[in-house]
Amino acid sequence: PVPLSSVVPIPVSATATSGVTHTLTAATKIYAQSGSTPASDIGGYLAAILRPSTGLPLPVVPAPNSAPADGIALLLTGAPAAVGAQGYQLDITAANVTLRANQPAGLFAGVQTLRQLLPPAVESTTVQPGPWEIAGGHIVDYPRFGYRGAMLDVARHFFGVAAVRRYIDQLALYKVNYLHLHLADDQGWRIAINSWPNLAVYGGSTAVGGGPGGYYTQADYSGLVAYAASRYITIIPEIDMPGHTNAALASYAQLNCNGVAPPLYTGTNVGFSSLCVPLELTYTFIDQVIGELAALTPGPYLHIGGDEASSTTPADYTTFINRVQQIVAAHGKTVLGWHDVVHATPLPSTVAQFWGTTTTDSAVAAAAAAGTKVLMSPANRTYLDMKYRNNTRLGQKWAGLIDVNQAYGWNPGNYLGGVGETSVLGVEAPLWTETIRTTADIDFMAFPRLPAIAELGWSAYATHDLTVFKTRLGAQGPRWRVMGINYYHSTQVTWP
Ligand SMILES: CC1=[NH+][C@H]2[C@@H](O1)O[C@H](CO)[C@@H](O)[C@@H]2O
Repeated sequence: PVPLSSVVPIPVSATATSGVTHTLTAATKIYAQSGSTPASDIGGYLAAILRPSTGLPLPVVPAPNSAPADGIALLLTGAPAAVGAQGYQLDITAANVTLRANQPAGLFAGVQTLRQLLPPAVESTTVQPGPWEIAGGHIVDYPRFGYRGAMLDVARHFFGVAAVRRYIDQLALYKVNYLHLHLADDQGWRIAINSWPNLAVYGGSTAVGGGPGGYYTQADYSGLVAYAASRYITIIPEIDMPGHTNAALASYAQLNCNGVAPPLYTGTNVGFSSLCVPLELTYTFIDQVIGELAALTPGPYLHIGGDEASSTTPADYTTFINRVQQIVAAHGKTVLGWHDVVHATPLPSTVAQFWGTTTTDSAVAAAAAAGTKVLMSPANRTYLDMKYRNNTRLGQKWAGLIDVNQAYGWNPGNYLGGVGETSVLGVEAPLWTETIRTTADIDFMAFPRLPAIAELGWSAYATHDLTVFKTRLGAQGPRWRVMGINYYHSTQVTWP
């Protein structure tokens, strides 16, 4: 069986019981906390993974009041308070597998660990020979940071619902719990807004390189929100502004200070566009866009971008960001922005997403000292669009080359001067898509680096060990092959 120590992210504590193995059989039942629809749904999710590969019936049934003596139990009772809302306790004996959590999200996280303790063949969609053995042991696990995210830029190149669902399923395996969708930029507007229909229809009609573009209907977007939620992932929509707005400005001439709509843009330059700050219509536009988006987004965050506003004067930038934060708050959402927003006046609840390549930033440090939370996305550590090596076909290298050592070899809790553990909300790995066009491209750039960022977000820093991590990461390779994930065989990792 797969050793307890192989899991990514590595659990806070895992003690193997030598000589003990639990084997799934035709008699195995999945017991879900009685009376809990989420627990039952998670049981169904687990069964949907295990049934095709094991060929076992694995019925999902309500758990009896006392812990079941056999099978796999998913319980919302008896978990230690220390595991919090996202953690779990997993006990594996010869007789049964008992997963306990305080909240359904914890059960879902524990199911990912359980999944990884089964042979990689368990990920197959066709029946594989067993035996289906799980190493005996005791795991108590919970995340270091509450926010462990990934960002997908669907503006430079558009990715349809199927591609995003696929990425969501991959993120779930590594306990990522936020997916930030970069929905609008110079090259494309990707979400239908009923009060401004041209944004998607015209502003979403192309992409980098002049391709056909595309956009999500509001039903598509709501479907993604629901699918992500079923994997305990919260969607965060981003409308980047005031810069990165050519698609919107091209869609409505009246949004432009000069009343003239620029042409659609299919290149990859940045910093040339700006919403018209002095124009009152701009804020009507933003209020209506944010209003529709907020109504479709159950999650707490709405990302307003704020990066690279080179065509907006500093004074206008401050005026704009300060006003837009109020609009977002009026719609009941908490503002997330690229860390440039600290040059305006961040609301106390506004989160600054650090994307710099330095380990010092005095403005961000000052904001943190004043209480601003920071989401760590240093571009030279977490940007999945960076090339692995100079000869990597895909990606860019403005922030430097990032292979596994670089992606894993840092501590989010003390990376940025003046931004200590209590100021760090968590980590996020952005994948910008100027050069990324297919799911195979997403796979190649996200794997194996995304699991490194996911581990930095979940695991205690006391467990941080590059050599041990790379052994565990390598052991994920056979699983990715079974899952059809087109991963980069980093030369820094030994791949079994
Ligand atoms: C926050 C941020 N703004 C820029 C920067 O990151 O680099 C990305 C490419 O790596 C680019 O796509 C993006 O528009």
